[in-house]
Amino acid sequence: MNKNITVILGDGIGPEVTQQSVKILNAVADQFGHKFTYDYQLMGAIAIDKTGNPLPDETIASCLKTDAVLFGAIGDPKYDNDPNAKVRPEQGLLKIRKELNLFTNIRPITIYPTLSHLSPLKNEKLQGVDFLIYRELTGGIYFGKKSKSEDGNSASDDCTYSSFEIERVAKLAFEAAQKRQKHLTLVDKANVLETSRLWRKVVQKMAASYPDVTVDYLFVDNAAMQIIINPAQFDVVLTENMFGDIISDEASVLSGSLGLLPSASIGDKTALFEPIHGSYPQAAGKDIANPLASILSAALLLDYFNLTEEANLVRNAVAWTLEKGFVSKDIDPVNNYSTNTIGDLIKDFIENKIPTEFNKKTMEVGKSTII
Ligand SMILES: NC(=O)C1=CN([C@@H]2O[C@H](COP(=O)(O)OP(=O)(O)OC[C@H]3O[C@@H](n4cnc5c(N)ncnc54)[C@H](O)[C@@H]3O)[C@@H](O)[C@H]2O)C=CC1
Ligand SMILES: CC(C)CC(=O)C(=O)O
Ligand SMILES: [Mg+2]
Repeated sequence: MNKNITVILGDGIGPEVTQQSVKILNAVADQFGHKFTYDYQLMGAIAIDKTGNPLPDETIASCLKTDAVLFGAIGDPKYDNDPNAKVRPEQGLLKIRKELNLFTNIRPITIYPTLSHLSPLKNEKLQGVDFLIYRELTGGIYFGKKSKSEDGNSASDDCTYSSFEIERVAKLAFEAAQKRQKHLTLVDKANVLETSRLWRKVVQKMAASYPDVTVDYLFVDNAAMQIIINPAQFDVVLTENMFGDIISDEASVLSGSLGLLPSASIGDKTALFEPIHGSYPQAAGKDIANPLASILSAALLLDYFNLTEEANLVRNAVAWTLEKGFVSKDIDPVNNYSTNTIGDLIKDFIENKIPTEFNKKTMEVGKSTII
């Protein structure tokens, strides 16, 4: 299979973790006889530094004509700490999501038994935890009109949703639930927010077309607690943009690290694959960041190309590193391996260079989420 992939390394740890994913994609291509061609493009603080624009036109053009986008992360403290900055790295990310109409962000929450000691939950509470967060990605408060008063003493961000925007992401979430445990939980704040009441109305109406799916409704404050005290109750969680952003970082503590969770963003143009974490500037250039969220995002990209065997091999390789203790500092602060070494070990595993008794049981993590 010949495929073009636009690669956006971005800022902070973005380059070092994404380079591991490219290494893995190349190993997969060699093993299975595929050809992946990469087009490297700029976005974020690095793009501002080089061009003055967080999302240059060339990046948009490449993303629109490619087969998939692999993205690292953007963000830099020099902008985070300047409330008056005129231009920000995050504007690039929000804009590419709009340009590609990436209205659905799928975030699989996976538990690795070998990491259960990192979870705040006891083992029995982690049994059966495996859920997907379907986060709406191109609407809501992140895209609303912003304003600041002249004296700088008040500010506002509008939150708007249309039925259409809710329906299209909800449809994908219902379909995912049909393929899984047939349970969908809508997370909202319908006791307070008008937009959330619209989400409930639309989802209640759609539920009639999916009689095999049980639908629950949870207020986001309660959901934030339920994710920690009883996460096994979730199968597919559907929610708006900001709530999904927050509860998915929260859910990562169940897995053991934010550095473990991948995501797929899909719409009606090119799909984009990225870790759920940000640019973790404190670790930039130190070769200590966990590359697994990025590598597992590359596995979702392979799923998207219908390369299921290849994607499962990558997930097996990841599970193998965790089982053998080839882990980064966030997983084991004492005995750990560098970002680059973990990438090399996963590459070796894919290339069958590691003699191992490791049980190559297929892990279908995320498999049915995007195809
Ligand atoms: N998709 C994106 O590009 C995102 C960008 N950001 C940006 O990233 C910058 C930093 O934001 P933060 O709030 O600190 O979030 P962050 O996700 O970059 O890091 C939060 C914490 O999570 C842990 N962590 C994250 N990724 C890790 C990895 N691969 N390996 C090990 N540990 C990891 C670290 O303890 C880190 O301090 C900001 O400029 C923010 O705007 C934040 C979230 C998403
Ligand atoms: C620019 C932010 C919305 C990025 C983020 O936190 C995310 O998408 O998870
Ligand atoms: Mg986030």
